[in-house]
Amino acid sequence: MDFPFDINALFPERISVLDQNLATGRKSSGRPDPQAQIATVIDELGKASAKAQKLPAPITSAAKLQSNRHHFYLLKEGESNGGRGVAVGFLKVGYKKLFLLDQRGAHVETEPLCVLDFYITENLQRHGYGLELFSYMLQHKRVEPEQMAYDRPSPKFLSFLGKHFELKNSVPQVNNFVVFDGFFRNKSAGQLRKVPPKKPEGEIKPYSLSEREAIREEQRALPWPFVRPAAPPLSPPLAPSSQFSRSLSVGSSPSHAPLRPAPASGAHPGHPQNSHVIENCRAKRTSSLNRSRLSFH
Ligand SMILES: CC(=O)SCCNC(=O)CCNC(=O)[C@H](O)C(C)(C)COP(=O)(O)OP(=O)(O)OC[C@H]1O[C@@H](n2cnc3c(N)ncnc32)[C@H](O)[C@@H]1OP(=O)(O)O
Repeated sequence: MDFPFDINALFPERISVLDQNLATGRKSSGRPDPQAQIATVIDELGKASAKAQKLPAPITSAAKLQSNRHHFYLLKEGESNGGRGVAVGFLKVGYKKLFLLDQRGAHVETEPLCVLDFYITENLQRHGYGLELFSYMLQHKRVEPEQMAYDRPSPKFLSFLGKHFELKNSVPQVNNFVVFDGFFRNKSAGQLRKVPPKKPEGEIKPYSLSEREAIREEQRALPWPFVRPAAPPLSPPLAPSSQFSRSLSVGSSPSHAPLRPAPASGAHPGHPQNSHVIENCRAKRTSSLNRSRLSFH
């Protein structure tokens, strides 16, 4: 996706990590980040992601990023677009308090890092960019893929997780989040709190909505005459765990440190441990990057 401004000036690193302040962590030559242009990039990518997933509205925007403690990883290709660079895609993660069912069907309260939104521009999909971005995030957050929860993963994303990380067997849940075998392994009692037995009628409250469900709720809440025609039902992910539409997320945590401290956001942190994975992703790419591009003007 290209823009009528210089992506390389906005995002000096190949992968930038943005937080609530929409800051890339690096200020070029003492200037503040040109926030309006950064916001435009986030908004346009968010819209394209929603469109690709057939969501009724974007779940990622600059405004939403500013009001949540999420991390937004942006991948660019610096040489494209006459040297001004293009935005290739993004990955958004954040901690969520979730009530999940373990393998024995017991409710546990947990607060994992969740993948909330993930998008690579259409013409660049299946070239290894998604893996590059995801691998970077894993190193930045120092987390393994099976320790994470996935907010209503799309069929493409499920295929991605199966192919690259052998995440194939999910543990059935009664909400939109998908977790895989291994999620409940190696977790201390502090990380997984058993929820007391349920009293009759939905007592584990308050539940808030997942990002995706929240969008649907926002749309439903519009007063007449602003109510839009009913959106087509979201297609549930193919995982058996996601056949239920109601999320039991208790919302995004207002403030939460990662399980282990992560390096400062912004720059590519040195040479990552599994940099061979990232190198492989790059090697996989073809010249399609320059052939066709989504353009924002
Ligand atoms: C919680 C959430 O965020 S759910 C939303 C996930 N996002 C989307 O569905 C938006 C549209 N899809 C995309 O943006 C991308 O395809 C992503 C982000 C899922 C993956 O990024 P990519 O750069 O395409 O992935 P990468 O090239 O590293 O890996 C390729 C693998 O991903 C999966 N994949 C990617 N595109 C497709 C596709 N069109 N159909 C099926 N599987 C696909 C496959 O497993 C593929 O391997 P294969 O080509 O051997 O079949």
